[in-house]
Amino acid sequence: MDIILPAKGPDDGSRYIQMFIFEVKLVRMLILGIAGGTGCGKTTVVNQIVDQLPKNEVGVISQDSYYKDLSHMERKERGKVNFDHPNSIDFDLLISHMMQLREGKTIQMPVYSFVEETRLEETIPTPPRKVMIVEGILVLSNPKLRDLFDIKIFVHADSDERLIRRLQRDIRERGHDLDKVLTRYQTAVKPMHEQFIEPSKEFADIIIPNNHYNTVAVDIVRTIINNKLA
Ligand SMILES: Nc1ncnc2c1ncn2[C@@H]1O[C@H](COP(=O)(O)OP(=O)(O)O)[C@@H](O)[C@H]1O
Ligand SMILES: O=c1ccn([C@@H]2O[C@H](COP(=O)(O)O)[C@@H](O)[C@H]2O)c(=O)[nH]1
Repeated sequence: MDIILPAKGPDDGSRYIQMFIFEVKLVRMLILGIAGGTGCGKTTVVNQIVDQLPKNEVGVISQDSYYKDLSHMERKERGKVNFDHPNSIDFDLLISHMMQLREGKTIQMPVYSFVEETRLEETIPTPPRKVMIVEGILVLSNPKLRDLFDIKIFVHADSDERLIRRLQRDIRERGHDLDKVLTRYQTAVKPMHEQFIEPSKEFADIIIPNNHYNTVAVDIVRTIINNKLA
């Protein structure tokens, strides 16, 4: 259908703008957003949920994959970036990818290296699934992204517990040393958590306490997903 609207231009009152409205078919999809501070256990919870579900029915998108490409910066400069501020994330790309998945399209998910602290050249072809899980520290803080979620979950663990887990993980898996983790925690992780992540908890439908492994909560979320898949 064409809609013709009269345009109010300074030079020509008789101009017309033509707008074409296309129908976009969305696939039926359940989208879960899972947020929570660093080290609260988001990745672990997602893995536990997905582990016992059919592989080709559930897809996972990590906000970490959408850190902005910093390959134009020197290695030393990249280390100074505040990776806990929303501006460090390419939310436009993440939102556009979620829309494409809802339209039934396969996306090219970026790959981020924590060791190199930048995006890599390769991408991962990621097809739409009946259930898509989007996890990351800031996924409930962005209103446009949040609006795409059918179920919003916040994983909670106390800050001392999260810091201990982060220390162990970053030294073991992300190539950081003790000093780097602690400095970053004080200068960026903690202040950004207080400014952006903790306040996003109010948007959650479900809060999972995760100071200890919470198998009951994981079972509940899996049941919700299984109902959708049935
Ligand atoms: N409930 C828990 N109890 C103890 N350790 C946990 C728990 N959940 C996760 N961990 C560990 O804490 C570290 C961070 O967990 P991870 O799932 O990567 O957190 P996030 O994705 O929220 O940053 C990992 O080494 C993981 O094995
Ligand atoms: O190059 C980077 C990019 C990010 N980080 C830190 O990662 C966490 C978010 O990941 P979680 O898996 O949720 O912990 C964030 O706090 C950043 O500070 C990094 O260390 N290096």
